[in-house]
Amino acid sequence: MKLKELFRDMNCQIHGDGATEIKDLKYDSRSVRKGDLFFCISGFAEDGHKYAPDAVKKGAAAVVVTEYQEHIKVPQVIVKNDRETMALVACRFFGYPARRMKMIGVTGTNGKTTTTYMIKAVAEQAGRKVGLIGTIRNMIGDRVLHTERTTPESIDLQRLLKEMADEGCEVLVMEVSSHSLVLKRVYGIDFDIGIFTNLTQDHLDFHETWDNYIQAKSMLFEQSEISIINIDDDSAANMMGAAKREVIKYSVLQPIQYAAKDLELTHEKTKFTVEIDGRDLHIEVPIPGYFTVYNAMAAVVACHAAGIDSYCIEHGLKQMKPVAGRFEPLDTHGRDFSIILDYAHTPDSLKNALDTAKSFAPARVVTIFGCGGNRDSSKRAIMGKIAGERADFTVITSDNPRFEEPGAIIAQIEEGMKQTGGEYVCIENRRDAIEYAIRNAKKDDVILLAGKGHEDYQEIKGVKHDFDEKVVVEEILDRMAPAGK
Ligand SMILES: CC(=O)N[C@H]1[C@@H](OP(=O)(O)OP(=O)(O)OC[C@H]2O[C@@H](n3ccc(=O)[nH]c3=O)[C@H](O)[C@@H]2O)O[C@H](CO)[C@@H](O)[C@@H]1O[C@H](C)C(=O)N[C@@H](C)C(=O)N[C@H](CCC(=O)O)C(=O)O
Ligand SMILES: Nc1ncnc2c1ncn2[C@@H]1O[C@H](COP(=O)(O)OP(=O)(O)OP(=O)(O)O)[C@@H](O)[C@H]1O
Ligand SMILES: N[C@H](CCC[C@H](N)C(=O)O)C(=O)O
Ligand SMILES: [Mg+2]
Repeated sequence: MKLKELFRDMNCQIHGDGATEIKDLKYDSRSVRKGDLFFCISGFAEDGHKYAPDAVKKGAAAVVVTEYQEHIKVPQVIVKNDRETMALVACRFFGYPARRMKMIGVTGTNGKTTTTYMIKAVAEQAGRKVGLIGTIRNMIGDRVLHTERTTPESIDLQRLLKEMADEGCEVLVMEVSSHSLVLKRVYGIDFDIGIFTNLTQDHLDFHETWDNYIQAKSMLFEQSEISIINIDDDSAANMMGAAKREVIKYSVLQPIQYAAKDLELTHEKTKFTVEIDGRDLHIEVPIPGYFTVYNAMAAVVACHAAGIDSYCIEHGLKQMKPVAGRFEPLDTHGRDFSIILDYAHTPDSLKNALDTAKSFAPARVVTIFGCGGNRDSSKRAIMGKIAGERADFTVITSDNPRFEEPGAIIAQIEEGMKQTGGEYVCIENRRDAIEYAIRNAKKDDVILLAGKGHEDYQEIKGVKHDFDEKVVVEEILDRMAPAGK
């Protein structure tokens, strides 16, 4: 595509030959190839303009800048908003792939991944081919694609959407993180359906204030035809206020049109009924927890709004597989205690996961958790307090310390724990912490491994070390005497 076609009708100035042919789009100089258009992004850590000469050396055919660059000899496009323009150009370059699919975006602090998997299961039950984009992996039908981000950068996202649409995906369900909304990764996409799960504390390192965080999440509804909102959440009004067009509300607590009733929660599944078009749907999902009612309600209402019939909604949810690392029971090979692998890494999700474990645990609930480094540090003491108040015993350990000292993170968690009188021990090495909990497990204990869920690594000082909690647990159990010995 020619440079001038890519930027047609956009607020920009093209310096140089507008007929320059563009082969591909790039935002990172390290991956530039001959014929690419390189976007210079002013980031938090780096200024992409610094890398323009390098990109040109590698063959960039043109660059996009916010200020004219004196020594650059290829055509330059001067724009006002770098990330917004990059997203719009990416939509155009890849041929607006989102327009070819039913686009469903899910935002909220907790429950995004789980809700997307529920929607995928239902849509597949209805015979639709589904593309899924999110934290654990991206998927085209059953085909798994690796991902590094919950919501990819705009160019990567549009490339992926094109691949999905080309492969025949009819429904696209994706997590839309608050980072992605602020950083315009999904800018230019018209979502058919936007879903709001909930809003509780997280990511204040990035958003700085609670108001900014609310504002970020609400952006999804400015670009959604139908906004599906959990009105039991305190921030629901903000989301509805931003809604572009139709709002559909759901609730578990209030008697509105789409409300869950007759809840039955067991250690294996969640059941409830919800009236759709005058008929009670009997929903059953193989994931435990009160919060699962909310995720399933979001999925039910979204699938109904997407035109999927009640039979497929019921059956799709009933036969879905548990989501990796989301309240996932691990095999203890006949031992008399149980282990649950969970991704709770926020105060609210830890509270929910512990309450759920306690609601069916015949004996103690023992939790093992830490907090990620270079992320919201104000949640650490709160999570310590939550564990101290709810768990019968806690092993405070390390999560992904990234560039922070794990000991310092643990000390911040301990501050909250100390306010409660809860019993705990600190073991920095996560493998040792898990081993400690397992070796000291008593009959009927429920051990909740929180925070890392599906992750198969531990990130320490920029290096991702192999650390798959399922494998770690297997290794520990292997070294122990078998059940009954
Ligand atoms: C806070 C945040 O999201 N930052 C993202 C942002 O980084 P940034 O603006 O600081 O970029 P930068 O490092 O300053 O670089 C500026 C520009 O120079 C370019 N560059 C840099 C170096 C070089 O040699 N050449 C070059 O061209 C970079 O590619 C970039 O375009 O833009 C980068 C390029 O797209 C992202 O990689 C980066 O994600 C970072 C690594 C990250 O960790 N993000 C996390 C927090 C995140 O997005 N998480 C959410 C999940 C949240 C949830 O699930 O709740 C997600 O959606 O994944
Ligand atoms: N609706 C919910 N409300 C509160 N907690 C939840 C909810 N759904 C799931 N959880 C808890 O949060 C954890 C993470 O769930 P999930 O991965 O679905 O959320 P997410 O929003 O995708 O998280 P992330 O922002 O990390 O991608 C689960 O393991 C569970 O402990
Ligand atoms: N999407 C979340 C993942 C956190 C997972 C947890 N294990 C951690 O590293 O803090 C984030 O980027 O904040
Ligand atoms: Mg997620």
